Amino acid sequence: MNAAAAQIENLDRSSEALPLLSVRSVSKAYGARIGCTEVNFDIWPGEVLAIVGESGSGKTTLLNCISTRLEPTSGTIAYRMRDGEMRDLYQLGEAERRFLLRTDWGFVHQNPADGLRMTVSAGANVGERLMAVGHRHYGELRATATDWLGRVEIGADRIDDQPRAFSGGMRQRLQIARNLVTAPRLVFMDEPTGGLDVSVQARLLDLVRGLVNELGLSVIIVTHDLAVARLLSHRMLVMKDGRVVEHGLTDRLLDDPQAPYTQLLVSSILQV
Ligand SMILES: Nc1ncnc2c1ncn2[C@@H]1O[C@H](COP(=O)(O)OP(=O)(O)OP(=O)(O)O)[C@@H](O)[C@H]1O
Repeated sequence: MNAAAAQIENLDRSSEALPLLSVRSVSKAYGARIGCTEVNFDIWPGEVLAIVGESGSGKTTLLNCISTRLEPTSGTIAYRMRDGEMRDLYQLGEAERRFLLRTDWGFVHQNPADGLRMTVSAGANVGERLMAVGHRHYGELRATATDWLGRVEIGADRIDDQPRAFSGGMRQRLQIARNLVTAPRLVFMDEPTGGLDVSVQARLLDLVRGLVNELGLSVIIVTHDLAVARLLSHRMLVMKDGRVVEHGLTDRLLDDPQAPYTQLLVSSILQV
């Protein structure tokens, strides 16, 4: 092998040449019903992927399979661990999986109550995640929590309030702070602006976009809202009846949809 070929081979084997997550032929059946079928995609560091489709198209099923909440019926999902090794997520031991959930991943739920502890203070909701990754110093925990509350536009005077005293938009911003404070490498978001007023949604989307860019996060976001996908994502997967009907760069896909179903989706929002 000549030097150039050796160099290319080394490059290919380096962790930079590997995706962060690799999904191959993933299917999930609920008895005779299809949840999702034969899904394939990779996600790269710093990339935002939107999974879009109408209700019942399989978005949540796919997100749950990828985030190890729901074991697929078939297929593999490999994740690049911090040491660079690609590992099959469903072959990890329970301790390794919990470590990922605690340190490497974030999960922003549609309903903030599912991702927050509603009866402890806002500061503790953020500080708790830091403690889970080994931070112990009270003053530092409080300072970092205050800083993060500020980043999601929650005043320092609300640090000791419980999230149940917050509005829906504030709760969602707190959930985002709780998830991002540990600098995860991959964040899953399930309809993060669903259930919020349109004006609150717009502000939240702006905030999420800013943080995602600043932190260089990889994000997989499920949404039925093409406007959310357009604003946040680099690439889109369009699902229908459990299948991916189109997959491509967001701008290209929205400007020039190829699949009849995507054309229908795009034309329906343009008419609004
Ligand atoms: N626990 C379950 N048992 C049986 N069928 C299920 C279950 N969860 C989902 N399904 C079915 O799998 C298919 C995909 O559902 P899924 O919830 O993944 O869709 P979705 O695109 O996330 O919908 P929505 O936007 O309404 O949340 C649907 O036909 C649904 O009825």
